[in-house]
Amino acid sequence: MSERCNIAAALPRLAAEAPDRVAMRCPGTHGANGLARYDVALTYAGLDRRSDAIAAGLAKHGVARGQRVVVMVRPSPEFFLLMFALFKAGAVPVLVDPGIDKRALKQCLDEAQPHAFVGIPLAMFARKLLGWARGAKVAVTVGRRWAWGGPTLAQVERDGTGAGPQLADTAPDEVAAILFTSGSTGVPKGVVYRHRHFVAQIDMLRDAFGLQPGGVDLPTFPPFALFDPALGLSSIIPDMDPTRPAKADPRKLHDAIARFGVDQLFGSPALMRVLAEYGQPLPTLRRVTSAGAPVPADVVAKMRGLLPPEAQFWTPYGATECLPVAVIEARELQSTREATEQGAGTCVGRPVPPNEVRIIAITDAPIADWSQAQLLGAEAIGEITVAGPSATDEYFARPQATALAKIRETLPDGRQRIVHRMGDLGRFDAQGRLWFCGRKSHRVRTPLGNLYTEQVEPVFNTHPEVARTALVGVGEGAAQEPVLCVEMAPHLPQYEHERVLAELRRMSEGFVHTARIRHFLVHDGFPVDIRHNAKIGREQLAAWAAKELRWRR
Ligand SMILES: Nc1ncnc2c1ncn2[C@@H]1O[C@H](COP(=O)(O)OP(=O)(O)OP(=O)(O)O)[C@@H](O)[C@H]1O
Repeated sequence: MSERCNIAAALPRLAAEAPDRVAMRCPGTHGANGLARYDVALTYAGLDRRSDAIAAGLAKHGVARGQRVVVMVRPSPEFFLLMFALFKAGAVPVLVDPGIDKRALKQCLDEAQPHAFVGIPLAMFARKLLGWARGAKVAVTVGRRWAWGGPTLAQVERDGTGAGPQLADTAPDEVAAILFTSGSTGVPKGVVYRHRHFVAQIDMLRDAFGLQPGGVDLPTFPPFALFDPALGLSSIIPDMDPTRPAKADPRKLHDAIARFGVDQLFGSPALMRVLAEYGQPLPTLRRVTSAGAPVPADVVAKMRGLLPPEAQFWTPYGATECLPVAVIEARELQSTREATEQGAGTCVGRPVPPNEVRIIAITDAPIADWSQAQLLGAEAIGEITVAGPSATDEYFARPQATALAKIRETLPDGRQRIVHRMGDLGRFDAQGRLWFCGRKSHRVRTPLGNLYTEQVEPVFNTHPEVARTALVGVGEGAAQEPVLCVEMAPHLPQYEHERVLAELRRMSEGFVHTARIRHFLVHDGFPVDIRHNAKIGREQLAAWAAKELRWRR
């Protein structure tokens, strides 16, 4: 019998094949040397059996198929158990990044209109205090319950024990989860994942990266850990705050990698920088994947030097709405560095099969039907669109955002599909590789044409005394003035700033597009997103730059 369209369907099979294989290992208690003992583990047999019990227990406590359940639980056995129990039950987990702005968080939680709320005591307490998701009828505490009602997850599990295997007969189109974006360009949006999206994503990741059951993964970015059980991998949950990757202790990461023979690592560019700067070899790793934002070229070069020669370092391109879109391996990425530093954009590689990636003319308006989109050829910069099995088709309760990001397309055989607009700009080169040029909302519209952040900033970022730069537009409509905000290297004395700015001005003369920048402003420290510490808050910077320019005039 073919497996159901549900990523939890792999669990009973894997539990039968390799019952004692570790599905997840967590830091647990700490030894005198400050290192985690990793004494908390969950096997595949345990994950399958206990998630069955929790699924059955949740049904007894009034959580049914199709109902939304907010999950605010840290990476732990409970998180895996709960998520797979919800998938088995056909209930719909809602995940919001706990690191986001508190007001945005409340808005997301209210907007999701959940039927149930499952959280660690801190989340339950915050819910009471801040009135999150007031309408939720069921509240389950993961850990010790205090003054709020409802059962604990342990009670739910006990109440469902003995009920036998659980697996809802979910249809491919049924909603599987709602995952909120990190909101770097506004309030986060809830992306509706259907079961077929997850199933396709697993297949695409397995094929793109050659993942084999039995591998040992160190997923430093929590939602991605969830793919591991569906792929038959063992997850080692690192001893770090997943919302602060730049603050991770490299000694602890190395300890976990060496102890468990980790062969695969997943992390944000901020975490890669931590390992790259620590500079110790990583001999067991065979595959490193870094996603979410561009990985700086110096980090790629340093990481490659620390990995065994046969290891691969992948940087996938994608978004919460559609992942993976394209991938590139570090060797090829390094060969494109020069072009990037001359203003070509960042190469993000070739589309992952079976994605169909097409570039369309830039517009901020909705496009209802593909026949209204203007398809562009190689080398032309436009908005990146994706049609494929992991491209999601709507945002939860946000018809306007959905209209701006989705296009209906009728294929020659009469079938219809939804094309996702990435909100990113890019182009294809003659070899069929995709180049990322920046976000659509961050383009600077000048009377002489557009300027694109990823074609401008890498040119100036090569200056050794510059930490990073951000291009923003000041002014309205198509009459914006481009301004380059500059964050100087941390220890550069202030009296050197004018000299560096003069050098940047001279550098700008080197290329036609950068020569159009007249304003260069020093900024103390850019606002960045909390998840990756990498995405620059250009909206905020633009407002700051406008004020600075007014003041100077
Ligand atoms: N390899 C990559 N290189 C460059 N940029 C990338 C890469 N991978 C992802 N990105 C950027 O990250 C974006 C996706 O991020 P994510 O889905 O976390 O939401 P967000 O964009 O931060 O939030 P929101 O959509 O709410 O503003 C992509 O659209 C792209 O701009």
